[in-house]
Amino acid sequence: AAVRQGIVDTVQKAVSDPQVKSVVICGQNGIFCGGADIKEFGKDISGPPLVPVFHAIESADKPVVAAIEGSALGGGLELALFCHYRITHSKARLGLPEVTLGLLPAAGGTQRLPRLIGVPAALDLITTGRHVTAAEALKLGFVDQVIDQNTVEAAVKFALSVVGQSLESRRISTLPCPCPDADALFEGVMQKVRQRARGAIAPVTCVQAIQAAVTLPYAQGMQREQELMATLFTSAQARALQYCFFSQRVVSRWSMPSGARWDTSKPKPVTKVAVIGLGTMGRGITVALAQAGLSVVAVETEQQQMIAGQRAVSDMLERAAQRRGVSSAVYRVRYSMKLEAVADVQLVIEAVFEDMVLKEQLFKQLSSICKADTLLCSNTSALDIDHLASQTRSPQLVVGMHFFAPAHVMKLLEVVHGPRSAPQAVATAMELGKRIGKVSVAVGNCRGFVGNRMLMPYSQEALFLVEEGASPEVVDRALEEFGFPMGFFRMSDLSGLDVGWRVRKADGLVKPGQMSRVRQGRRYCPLGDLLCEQGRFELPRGYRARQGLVSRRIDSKEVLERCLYSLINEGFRILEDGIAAGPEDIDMIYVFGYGWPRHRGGPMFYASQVGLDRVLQALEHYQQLHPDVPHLQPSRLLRKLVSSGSPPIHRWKEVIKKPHSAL
Ligand SMILES: CC(C)(COP(=O)(O)OP(=O)(O)OC[C@H]1O[C@@H](n2cnc3c(N)ncnc32)[C@H](O)[C@@H]1OP(=O)(O)O)[C@@H](O)C(=O)NCCC(=O)NCCSC(=O)C[C@@H](O)CCCCCCCCCCCCC(=O)O
Repeated sequence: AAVRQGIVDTVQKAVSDPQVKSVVICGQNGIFCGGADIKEFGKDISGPPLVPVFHAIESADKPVVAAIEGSALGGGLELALFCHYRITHSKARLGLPEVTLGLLPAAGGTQRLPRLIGVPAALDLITTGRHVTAAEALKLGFVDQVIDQNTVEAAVKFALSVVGQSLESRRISTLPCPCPDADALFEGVMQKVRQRARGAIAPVTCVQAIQAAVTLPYAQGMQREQELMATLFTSAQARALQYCFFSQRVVSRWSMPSGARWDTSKPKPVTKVAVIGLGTMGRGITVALAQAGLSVVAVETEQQQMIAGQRAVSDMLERAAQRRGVSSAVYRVRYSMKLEAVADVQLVIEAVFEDMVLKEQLFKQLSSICKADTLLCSNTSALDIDHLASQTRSPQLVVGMHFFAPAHVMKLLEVVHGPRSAPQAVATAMELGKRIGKVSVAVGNCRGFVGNRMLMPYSQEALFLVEEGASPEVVDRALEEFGFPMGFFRMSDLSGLDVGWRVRKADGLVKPGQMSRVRQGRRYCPLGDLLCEQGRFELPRGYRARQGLVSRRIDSKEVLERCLYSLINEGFRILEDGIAAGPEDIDMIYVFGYGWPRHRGGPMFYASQVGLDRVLQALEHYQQLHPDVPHLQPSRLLRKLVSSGSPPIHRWKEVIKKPHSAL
């Protein structure tokens, strides 16, 4: 509000003062403007509206120049689009990211950008919200000059040089918005956007707003933009997406149950990293590290795997370099078939097969080969980090770095600390994650950590639903309509049914050829095992007949409630156990690692929106129907939150208060 008031007052003064011949608008401390303060959006917005004063800028009879350094995003770029000229530093980033916050650019962005750069380019920028470099902005035509020198000085010089020149062609509101074949263009774009949006409403609304720029005169288009913004502004999706924006920043401020924190733990500098194992995960991790400028020693002891791995890594690095127009990072990777090659690195990431005996042995070897202060990290997806640490001479230097496939693409990294992990080890792994572009979340050590632990009840419910009569397609469709890119069964097919099978075997749950539906004292569905044993796909019908199970019709409401609420229930247990520091950590893990639709804010945020009492009631209902399924038993924390009046998510920590941490 204060900034808006400042802009209004200063612009009015500058425009009306006859001594002022031209005007430059700049930001402070090298940053033009990041747009609206979205913290204001949840409250009553005070202060003056901007659009009228923006129009006063455009209609001024003296040149107004935007000097863009750092960022011009959202309302910041919209302000610049009302200026007559835009002078931009080469390092600046520009964009209209409102769509990522569940909104649309409502200070004229949807009406002005298409007039300036054409409808197709504006559709791309506004519906994706992507940031562009100054060079791309120049190419697209929405900045006038890109410079490397002092931007404000250059803008002042320029503003003085154009005093007295006609400004008619510089007023974007007066430009036409031509769009040949508009119907076909918008139909095609709408289809594409709907597909990509997976139920998100903002991208579709952005398209409608841009369509108004083509079909309506400017003033009416601006009116339509406001109306469409009003439909988004208070939507649940906007709240969810803005929660995600802040949560992404909250998780970087990690803490451990011991009290160690991000701001008191200094990471160790890391320049040289070893990756052990060149399977799918090891290859992706190697690529991610090399692309971030680190030297990598990639070790693979099996010759065929080494040849295939080396080729795959080089191909990925070459392709990425071509795509980005930079030189390839292939030279940063050195390959070896000997473990001794890791002797001089500062950090090792083990990415061998998910087998505890193999990993134990490897950690023992690494502990004797590496320098005394080398950090040893395991890319395990579920195994006990503390047990691995106990194989080494410095257990405090062992942490988990759980990557998600494909590791060079997926944004999530779970950094797993055991009870003995040193704060510096966690800080170093978190910092490395940040450096390679990951959203890193620090979590405690337990079976499956946060993400996979919550996935267990979810996947069991999906199978139980098939036992009871749902087809895999019905389950997947409900989950995909909710917004997951893939339902449980499609995801299992893609990641390989044998992955979970191997884990269940190691847990002693698999009994080849046996059909018993109770294992280790609880309900169990052996369908997945049978599929793997027989290599068959049309299994459920025959299986139900043999088990004497009577099919019933299952609707998508039940699919969602059973799969999602059991996953959420496990999330509450994780919070209770102190394995995750807060609901934001769980939510970011699900959004960035498991395809949870961002516009639903993550599972814990979703629970808060559905209503904790409703989630509790549903769990109680299903638990009564399925008393042999322990994960449907509502967690203590969920009950406690409901009996505390279901506080908003940012106040859950007050109810959790003393996490009785297992760590
Ligand atoms: C700006 C960045 C690029 C900076 O990145 P950097 O890495 O340097 O720093 P951080 O990301 O760590 O951020 C530092 C710090 O700042 C906080 N922060 C950043 N951006 C914002 C923001 N926009 N609002 C609030 N706070 C912000 C961040 O959280 C960090 O603090 P923390 O304590 O968490 O560490 C980068 O931050 C970035 O990309 N930011 C987001 C930029 C963005 O998305 N901008 C768009 C904002 S939305 C907008 O601009 C809307 C406009 O179109 C204006 C529309 C006009 C509104 C009119 C309202 C009409 C209402 C009609 C409805 C009527 C309803 C009815 O009828 O009822």
